[in-house]
Amino acid sequence: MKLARNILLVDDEASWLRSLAVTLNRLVPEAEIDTCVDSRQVMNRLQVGDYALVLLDLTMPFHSGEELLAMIRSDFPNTRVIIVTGVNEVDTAVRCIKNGAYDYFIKTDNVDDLSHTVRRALEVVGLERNYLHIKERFLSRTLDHPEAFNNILTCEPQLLDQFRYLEAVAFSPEPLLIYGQSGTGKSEFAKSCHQLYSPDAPFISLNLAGITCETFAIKLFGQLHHRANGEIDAVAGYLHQVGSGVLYLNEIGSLPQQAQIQLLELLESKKYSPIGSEQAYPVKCKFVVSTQDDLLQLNQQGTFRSDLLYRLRSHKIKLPPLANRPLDIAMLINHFIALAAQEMSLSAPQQPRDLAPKLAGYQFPGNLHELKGMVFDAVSRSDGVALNISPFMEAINEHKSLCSPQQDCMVFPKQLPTLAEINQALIDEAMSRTANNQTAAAQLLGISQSALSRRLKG
Ligand SMILES: Nc1ncnc2c1ncn2[C@@H]1O[C@H](COP(=O)(O)OP(=O)(O)OP(=O)(O)O)[C@@H](O)[C@H]1O
Repeated sequence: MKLARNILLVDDEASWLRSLAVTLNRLVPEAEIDTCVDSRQVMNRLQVGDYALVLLDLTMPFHSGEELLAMIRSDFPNTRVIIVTGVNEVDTAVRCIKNGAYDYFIKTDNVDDLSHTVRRALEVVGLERNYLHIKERFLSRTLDHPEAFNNILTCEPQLLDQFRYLEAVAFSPEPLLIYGQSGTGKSEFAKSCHQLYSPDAPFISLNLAGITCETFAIKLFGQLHHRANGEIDAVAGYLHQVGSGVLYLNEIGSLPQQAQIQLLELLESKKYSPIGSEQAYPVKCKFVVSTQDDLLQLNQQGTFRSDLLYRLRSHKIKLPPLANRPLDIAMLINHFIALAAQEMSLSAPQQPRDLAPKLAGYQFPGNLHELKGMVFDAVSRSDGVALNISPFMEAINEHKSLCSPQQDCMVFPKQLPTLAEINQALIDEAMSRTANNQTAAAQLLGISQSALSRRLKG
């Protein structure tokens, strides 16, 4: 179930039907419009096509509009009906609304008003359908499409919950917002959303870090160049290329303010025009956006618009840092070993049993990017039997050595000192910190003053 956009126009006057279809195609380009001149066929058509909305005439041979309204409301409660008729009678209008019509229009009414109502009704049906779908999916403990998550290895319950959530909201026409530090798997989740939403349509990704407003507009909308000889060069934008697929906008927090307005307008109107053109095209894709930043904080600092923030965060997923996924480390190391061995055409070395526990306290500031890099390095240095763990230890020590002294981390040089050397270094440090006061230095070292004195003499 995706964006609700299918409309059935019902009227026994074929010429009116044609002109209404043309008008609505122009004013509500995102809608997909079918027509039906025979009132006897309406219920069959609804049975086979998933219509969000029916625009219904009242006076027709065989079944009147009022009869059909009652049947549609009873058999297809998720389909809305708008009456569009020549009958200008208040009583009839009131009766139709009471019997469940979404709205009532006279054929001579302004078509702009009708098109606004049609768009609003489509939104209402879309929201209702989404809500039902999300509720159903989220209450289920199993996944309908586990294959969509094949590239995301995890046994962490918090991430498995996110799978179920993504499956529930992937079909919603609202955007999906993914929060997470760099390397926590945001783009993998965006690809899973694509697998669920429209695996046969394109997946296009755009990184917004450092993008200008002009580049954003050209990339998304495309551009028409009018040449001096009158010819036109058209450059298709991502919205055209992606069609009904998924457009993944990474680093949304970096989007310049003016471009934020353009994106908001796009999400609201679901229409766009290429630069240099007046022609409006419907937006059919699903937007997935991601960020490492706290958008609420950016909003409080005045760099991210509230209206866009609220529009973007109707469905959101927060991915935990790798350091908070201890159950996954060993499995991910094995996965990356296999990948690295395949890429380098080497035989896959064995992961030492004590490697994952050794990494347990490590913070992985680069998350999976970092773990993957370490494993690739380790595989390239291995003999094909046991994994060489020195890249892990080096990375851990390197990171520790970057810690500032006030973070109180103990840093060992690459070549470990002997115990005697460490003893001497500790005594020297304690004496220096206490200005050679042996009693205070002994206290720092946790030994008696006489013991310290003996060591100093020895
Ligand atoms: N659960 C996972 N299982 C296996 N591989 C994963 C998993 N999560 C991420 N990866 C891999 O780790 C790397 C980093 O993941 P990804 O690019 O999705 O992170 P990201 O959060 O989008 O990063 P960035 O913010 O830098 O764009 C990729 O090579 C990805 O394929």
